[in-house]
Amino acid sequence: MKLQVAIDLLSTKDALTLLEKVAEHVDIIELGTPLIKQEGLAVVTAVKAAYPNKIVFADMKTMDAGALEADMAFKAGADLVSVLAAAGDSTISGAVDAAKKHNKGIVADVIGVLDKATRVKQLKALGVHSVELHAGLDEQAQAGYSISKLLEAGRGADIPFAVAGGVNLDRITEVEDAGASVAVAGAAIYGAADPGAAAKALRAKIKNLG
Ligand SMILES: O=C([C@H](O)CO)[C@H](O)[C@H](O)COP(=O)(O)O
Repeated sequence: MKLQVAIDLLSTKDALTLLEKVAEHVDIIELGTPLIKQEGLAVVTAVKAAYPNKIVFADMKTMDAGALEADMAFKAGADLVSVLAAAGDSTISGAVDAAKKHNKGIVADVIGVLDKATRVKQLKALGVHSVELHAGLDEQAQAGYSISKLLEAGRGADIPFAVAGGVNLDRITEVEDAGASVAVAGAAIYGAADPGAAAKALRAKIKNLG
Protein backbone atom coordinates (compact mmCIF):
# COMPACT_ATOMS: atom_id res chain seq x y z
CA MET A 1 0.00 0.00 0.00
CA LYS A 2 1.18 3.50 -0.82
CA LEU A 3 0.95 6.52 1.50
CA GLN A 4 -0.51 9.73 0.09
CA VAL A 5 -0.28 13.05 1.91
CA ALA A 6 -3.27 15.32 1.18
CA ILE A 7 -2.19 18.94 1.50
CA ASP A 8 -5.18 21.05 2.46
CA LEU A 9 -3.09 24.11 3.27
CA LEU A 10 -3.73 27.32 1.38
CA SER A 11 -0.42 28.51 -0.04
CA THR A 12 2.33 27.08 -2.24
CA LYS A 13 4.86 28.31 0.31
CA ASP A 14 3.20 26.39 3.16
CA ALA A 15 2.84 23.29 0.98
CA LEU A 16 6.55 23.33 0.08
CA THR A 17 7.51 23.92 3.73
CA LEU A 18 5.40 20.93 4.78
CA LEU A 19 6.92 18.78 2.05
CA GLU A 20 10.45 19.49 3.26
CA LYS A 21 9.41 17.54 6.38
CA VAL A 22 7.17 14.83 4.95
CA ALA A 23 8.05 14.12 1.31
CA GLU A 24 10.63 11.45 2.13
CA HIS A 25 7.96 9.43 3.98
CA VAL A 26 5.23 9.47 1.31
CA ASP A 27 4.74 8.00 -2.16
CA ILE A 28 2.09 10.38 -3.49
CA ILE A 29 1.77 14.13 -2.94
CA GLU A 30 -1.82 15.39 -3.23
CA LEU A 31 -2.43 19.07 -3.82
CA GLY A 32 -5.84 19.53 -2.20
CA THR A 33 -8.83 21.11 -3.89
CA PRO A 34 -8.82 24.24 -1.67
CA LEU A 35 -5.09 24.72 -2.33
CA ILE A 36 -5.55 24.47 -6.11
CA LYS A 37 -8.52 26.87 -5.94
CA GLN A 38 -6.42 29.34 -3.98
CA GLU A 39 -3.15 29.08 -5.90
CA GLY A 40 -4.22 27.76 -9.30
CA LEU A 41 -2.39 25.01 -11.15
CA ALA A 42 0.90 26.82 -10.58
CA VAL A 43 1.08 24.94 -7.27
CA VAL A 44 1.11 21.64 -9.18
CA THR A 45 3.95 22.86 -11.38
CA ALA A 46 5.95 24.11 -8.39
CA VAL A 47 5.58 20.86 -6.45
CA LYS A 48 6.37 18.62 -9.43
CA ALA A 49 9.48 20.71 -10.13
CA ALA A 50 10.61 20.31 -6.53
CA TYR A 51 9.75 16.57 -6.34
CA PRO A 52 10.07 15.13 -9.87
CA ASN A 53 10.35 11.55 -8.58
CA LYS A 54 7.16 11.65 -6.52
CA ILE A 55 3.69 10.94 -7.90
CA VAL A 56 1.87 14.28 -7.88
CA PHE A 57 -1.91 14.14 -7.55
CA ALA A 58 -3.98 17.20 -8.48
CA ASP A 59 -7.26 16.92 -6.54
CA MET A 60 -9.30 18.79 -9.13
CA LYS A 61 -12.61 17.06 -8.22
CA THR A 62 -13.80 17.83 -11.76
CA MET A 63 -17.57 17.72 -12.30
CA ASP A 64 -17.77 18.99 -15.90
CA ALA A 65 -15.42 19.69 -18.80
CA GLY A 66 -13.54 16.50 -17.96
CA ALA A 67 -11.16 16.48 -20.93
CA LEU A 68 -10.31 20.17 -20.61
CA GLU A 69 -9.71 20.23 -16.84
CA ALA A 70 -7.70 17.01 -16.84
CA ASP A 71 -5.60 18.23 -19.76
CA MET A 72 -4.88 21.48 -17.86
CA ALA A 73 -3.74 19.60 -14.76
CA PHE A 74 -1.59 17.11 -16.68
CA LYS A 75 0.05 19.95 -18.62
CA ALA A 76 0.82 21.61 -15.25
CA GLY A 77 2.73 18.49 -14.17
CA ALA A 78 0.21 16.21 -12.46
CA ASP A 79 0.62 12.45 -12.69
CA LEU A 80 -2.87 11.73 -11.35
CA VAL A 81 -5.98 13.93 -11.52
CA SER A 82 -9.28 13.43 -9.70
CA VAL A 83 -12.71 13.56 -11.30
CA LEU A 84 -15.92 13.22 -9.32
CA ALA A 85 -17.52 9.81 -9.69
CA ALA A 86 -20.89 11.62 -9.48
CA ALA A 87 -20.13 13.36 -12.79
CA GLY A 88 -21.69 12.12 -16.00
CA ASP A 89 -20.03 9.27 -17.86
CA SER A 90 -19.06 11.58 -20.72
CA THR A 91 -17.16 13.83 -18.29
CA ILE A 92 -15.28 10.84 -16.91
CA SER A 93 -14.55 9.45 -20.40
CA GLY A 94 -13.26 12.84 -21.50
CA ALA A 95 -10.87 12.96 -18.56
CA VAL A 96 -9.73 9.38 -19.24
CA ASP A 97 -9.03 10.32 -22.87
CA ALA A 98 -6.89 13.25 -21.68
CA ALA A 99 -4.99 10.93 -19.32
CA LYS A 100 -4.28 8.50 -22.17
CA LYS A 101 -2.91 11.36 -24.28
CA HIS A 102 -0.47 12.24 -21.47
CA ASN A 103 0.18 8.61 -20.42
CA LYS A 104 -1.13 9.48 -16.93
CA GLY A 105 -4.12 8.45 -14.78
CA ILE A 106 -7.57 9.53 -13.60
CA VAL A 107 -8.72 8.84 -10.06
CA ALA A 108 -12.51 8.84 -9.65
CA ASP A 109 -13.53 10.24 -6.27
CA VAL A 110 -16.76 8.66 -4.98
CA ILE A 111 -17.43 11.44 -2.46
CA GLY A 112 -21.20 11.90 -2.07
CA VAL A 113 -22.13 8.81 -4.13
CA LEU A 114 -24.72 6.72 -2.25
CA ASP A 115 -24.45 3.41 -4.11
CA LYS A 116 -20.68 3.24 -4.17
CA ALA A 117 -20.41 -0.44 -5.17
CA THR A 118 -22.46 0.02 -8.36
CA ARG A 119 -20.66 3.21 -9.38
CA VAL A 120 -17.25 1.64 -8.79
CA LYS A 121 -18.09 -1.14 -11.28
CA GLN A 122 -19.15 1.46 -13.87
CA LEU A 123 -15.98 3.50 -13.25
CA LYS A 124 -13.83 0.49 -13.99
CA ALA A 125 -15.60 0.07 -17.34
CA LEU A 126 -14.98 3.78 -18.08
CA GLY A 127 -11.23 3.16 -17.81
CA VAL A 128 -10.21 5.11 -14.72
CA HIS A 129 -6.82 4.31 -13.17
CA SER A 130 -8.32 3.84 -9.69
CA VAL A 131 -11.08 5.04 -7.41
CA GLU A 132 -10.94 6.99 -4.16
CA LEU A 133 -13.39 5.90 -1.48
CA HIS A 134 -13.71 9.26 0.20
CA ALA A 135 -15.65 10.90 2.99
CA GLY A 136 -14.93 14.62 2.79
CA LEU A 137 -14.17 17.00 5.62
CA ASP A 138 -17.85 18.00 5.97
CA GLU A 139 -19.05 14.40 6.14
CA GLN A 140 -16.36 13.60 8.72
CA ALA A 141 -17.64 16.47 10.87
CA GLN A 142 -21.13 14.92 11.09
CA ALA A 143 -22.05 13.09 14.29
CA GLY A 144 -21.53 9.35 14.08
CA TYR A 145 -19.12 9.44 11.14
CA SER A 146 -17.12 6.24 10.78
CA ILE A 147 -14.63 5.18 8.14
CA SER A 148 -16.06 1.64 8.26
CA LYS A 149 -18.67 2.27 5.54
CA LEU A 150 -15.93 3.30 3.12
CA LEU A 151 -14.01 0.17 3.89
CA GLU A 152 -17.11 -1.97 3.24
CA ALA A 153 -17.38 -0.46 -0.25
CA GLY A 154 -13.75 -1.37 -0.83
CA ARG A 155 -14.17 -5.02 0.02
CA GLY A 156 -16.09 -5.72 -3.19
CA ALA A 157 -14.05 -3.43 -5.44
CA ASP A 158 -12.45 -5.02 -8.49
CA ILE A 159 -10.16 -2.04 -9.15
CA PRO A 160 -7.32 -0.43 -7.17
CA PHE A 161 -8.75 1.93 -4.57
CA ALA A 162 -7.57 4.64 -2.19
CA VAL A 163 -9.28 5.46 1.10
CA ALA A 164 -9.58 9.06 2.33
CA GLY A 165 -11.56 10.43 5.22
CA GLY A 166 -9.82 10.81 8.53
CA VAL A 167 -7.13 8.16 8.01
CA ASN A 168 -4.81 8.27 11.02
CA LEU A 169 -2.49 6.05 13.06
CA ASP A 170 -5.44 4.23 14.65
CA ARG A 171 -7.16 3.47 11.32
CA ILE A 172 -4.41 2.90 8.77
CA THR A 173 -4.10 -0.83 9.48
CA GLU A 174 -7.83 -1.34 8.85
CA VAL A 175 -7.45 0.55 5.59
CA GLU A 176 -4.64 -1.75 4.45
CA ASP A 177 -6.49 -4.86 5.64
CA ALA A 178 -9.53 -3.81 3.59
CA GLY A 179 -7.36 -4.06 0.48
CA ALA A 180 -6.63 -0.41 -0.28
CA SER A 181 -3.73 0.32 -2.61
CA VAL A 182 -3.39 3.87 -1.21
CA ALA A 183 -4.04 5.36 2.24
CA VAL A 184 -4.67 9.11 2.06
CA ALA A 185 -3.82 11.16 5.14
CA GLY A 186 -4.42 14.88 5.34
CA ALA A 187 -5.03 16.38 8.77
CA ALA A 188 -3.22 13.48 10.47
CA ILE A 189 -0.04 14.78 8.83
CA TYR A 190 -0.38 18.52 8.14
CA GLY A 191 -2.24 19.08 11.41
CA ALA A 192 0.32 17.25 13.55
CA ALA A 193 2.71 19.09 15.84
CA ASP A 194 5.54 17.28 14.04
CA PRO A 195 4.32 16.45 10.51
CA GLY A 196 7.53 14.63 9.58
CA ALA A 197 7.24 12.30 12.56
CA ALA A 198 3.52 11.79 11.86
CA ALA A 199 4.17 10.77 8.24
CA LYS A 200 7.02 8.51 9.29
CA ALA A 201 4.83 6.81 11.92
CA LEU A 202 2.01 6.24 9.41
CA ARG A 203 4.46 4.71 6.95
CA ALA A 204 5.91 2.46 9.67
CA LYS A 205 2.42 0.96 10.18
CA ILE A 206 2.13 -0.17 6.55
CA LYS A 207 2.83 -3.90 6.32
CA ASN A 208 3.33 -4.09 2.55
CA LEU A 209 4.84 -0.94 1.14
CA GLY A 210 4.45 -0.06 -2.51
O1 LIG B 1 -9.89 15.58 -0.33
C1 LIG B 1 -10.01 16.05 0.77
C2 LIG B 1 -11.09 17.02 1.11
O2 LIG B 1 -12.12 16.90 0.18
C3 LIG B 1 -10.59 18.46 1.08
O3 LIG B 1 -9.84 18.72 -0.05
C4 LIG B 1 -9.06 15.69 1.86
O4 LIG B 1 -7.78 15.96 1.40
C5 LIG B 1 -9.21 14.23 2.25
O5 LIG B 1 -10.45 14.10 2.90
C6 LIG B 1 -8.11 13.71 3.17
O6 LIG B 1 -7.97 14.54 4.26
P1 LIG B 1 -8.20 14.04 5.78
O7 LIG B 1 -9.61 13.56 5.84
O8 LIG B 1 -7.90 15.25 6.60
O9 LIG B 1 -7.23 12.92 6.02
